[in-house]
Amino acid sequence: MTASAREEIDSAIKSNDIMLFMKGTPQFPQCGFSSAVVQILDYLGADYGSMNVLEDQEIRQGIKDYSDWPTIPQLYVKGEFVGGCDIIREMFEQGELRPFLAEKGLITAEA
Ligand SMILES: N[C@@H](CCC(=O)N[C@@H](CS)C(=O)NCC(=O)O)C(=O)O
Repeated sequence: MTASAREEIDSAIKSNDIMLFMKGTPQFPQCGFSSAVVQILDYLGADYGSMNVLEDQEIRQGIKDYSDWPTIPQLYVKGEFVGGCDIIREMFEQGELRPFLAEKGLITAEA
């Protein structure tokens, strides 16, 4: 990973309590997996930062190296890698995602 990619990723993760590395933007996701995570975060009323990895191949590869995770999307919460689409969807469906984010003061505990 290039030093500039690492710096950009570090900075995005540090400055956003919830940070989503995705394909496309929340308004215009360009992959169904990214879209699914956006829909879940929006449903929960989460405030999150996002980065479109399709705009920068160094970030697209860099985030995989950074997290040691082979795919996009990738969700970070308070500096910790939480997972990709399958993990986020599973946490949501099991009713675990709202309390996970609420305990960190990032969303309300109730809808
Ligand atoms: N099972 C994955 C699905 C995501 C996925 O397979 N992403 C692929 C296709 S969008 C990917 O990022 N491939 C590498 C790449 O496009 O750089 C998850 O839980 O997030």
